[in-house]
Amino acid sequence: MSFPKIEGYVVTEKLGSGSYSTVYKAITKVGARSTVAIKCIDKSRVKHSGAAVDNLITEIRLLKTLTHPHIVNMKQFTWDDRYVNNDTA
Ligand SMILES: Nc1ncnc2c1ncn2[C@@H]1O[C@H](COP(=O)(O)OP(=O)(O)OP(=O)(O)O)[C@@H](O)[C@H]1O
Repeated sequence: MSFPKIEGYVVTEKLGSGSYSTVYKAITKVGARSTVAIKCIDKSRVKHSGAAVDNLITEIRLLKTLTHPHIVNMKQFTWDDRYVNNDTA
C-alpha cells in the first residue's frame, strides 16, 4: 500500500477511513518527531457535494477554535492538488 507524500511528515500507517477521507499516522520530520494523525480529505470526492464541502468547512472552523481534553487538537491545515490535510494530535 502506498501512502500520500505530505511535506514535513513521514507517513507510517493508515489509521482508518471515513466517507471522504483517509486518516494516517505520521511523524514530524523535524523538531521533536511528534506523532500525529493526518486526515487527508480527497478533494475529488467532495467537490460534487455542496453538503460535504459545507461539513468540511464547519469541521475545520470548529477544530480551529475548540480546546477540550476529549477533542483532538488541530495543529495544522494544508492542501495540495489532491488532498486537504488536517493534522491533529
Ligand atoms: N485523531 C485520530 N487518531 C486515530 N484515529 C483516527 C483519528 N481521527 C480519525 N481516526 C480514524 O479514522 C477514521 C475516519 O475518521 P474520519 O474523521 O475521517 O471519519 P468519521 O468522522 O469517522 O466518518 P465520516 O466522515 O464518514 O462521518 C475513524 O473512524 C478512526 O478510525
